[in-house]
Amino acid sequence: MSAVVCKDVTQQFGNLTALDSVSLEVHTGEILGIIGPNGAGKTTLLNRIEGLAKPTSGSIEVLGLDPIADAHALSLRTGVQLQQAALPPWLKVGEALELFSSFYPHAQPWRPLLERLGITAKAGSYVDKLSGGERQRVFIALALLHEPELVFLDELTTALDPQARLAMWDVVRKIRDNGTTVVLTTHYMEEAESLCDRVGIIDHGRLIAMDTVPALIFAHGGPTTLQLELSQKAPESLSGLEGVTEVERGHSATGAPTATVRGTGAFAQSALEHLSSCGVTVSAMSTTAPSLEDVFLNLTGRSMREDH
Ligand SMILES: Nc1ncnc2c1ncn2[C@@H]1O[C@H](COP(=O)(O)OP(=O)(O)OP(=O)(O)O)[C@@H](O)[C@H]1O
Repeated sequence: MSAVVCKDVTQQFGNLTALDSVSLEVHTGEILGIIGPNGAGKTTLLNRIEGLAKPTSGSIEVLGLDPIADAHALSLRTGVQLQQAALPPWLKVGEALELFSSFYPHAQPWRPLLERLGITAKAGSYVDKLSGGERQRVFIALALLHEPELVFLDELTTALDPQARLAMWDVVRKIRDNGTTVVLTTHYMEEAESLCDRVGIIDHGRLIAMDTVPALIFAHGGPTTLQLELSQKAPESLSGLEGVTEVERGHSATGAPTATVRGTGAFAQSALEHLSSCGVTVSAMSTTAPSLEDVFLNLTGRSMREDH
């Protein structure tokens, strides 16, 4: 059974279509990332799945239940990351966990949970005295207290420095490895690439692609670029090789002949073998593979980063 099924979910805010007929399934046990630029509709979609409000049209099932009609049953089986302002500043971490544990009939002991999240030493600290990364871990601990089957994380790493972000990715992987399905939103492409089992790309409220990162890159990423420094000018025949889409010839700063070869599939190996068979020696080589950023660019004609 899928953890979440959305069918034709549309959300209008007056004239604005924040979600435009979004259909998707979240597989049990995966980390699904919903990515897209600011204002694309990620939070709106997540909030509708969490049952915070009913979409204008379309249907949503979470763990086979209705997010609004079955809100209570789902609150015991799903975890939602709190927003920053949701905890009073006079509460200590341990007190917050104690308080939230009392809301659930079966909460797991919170001390081992803090240990798993690497913040045991912070149990006696006030929440507002924590670093951004520590506070996020507290919010995750609160969302995991009742051992939910499914957890929602909205822009989890936005306020974090790069090191804290990497550490948070490990935390999220561990949540998945413990058997919890994770749905997260992010506008960091590298976060989606390295963390998510599958990624759904939202742009202007529409889900424009959804798959594993390698599959998205294979289908929409465009060519890989191979930069070569050569012992002599690249032969014309290089352009005719299978998979090669473009060859640019030039010179390096030291005057050596160079070739920039673009292509798809196994073109790089064919190109190197061909050069060798022509007696051309490669003295330096680098490749640039397409990324999720290229997928977005190719699908929308815009860079994700332009929207920031
Ligand atoms: N309650 C609301 N009333 C009116 N417009 C809204 C409401 N909530 C969101 N919007 C609008 O809907 C669009 C999608 O917003 P949403 O917050 O879902 O985007 P997002 O992809 O999460 O963006 P970000 O990455 O900036 O958080 C935006 O244009 C936003 O201004």
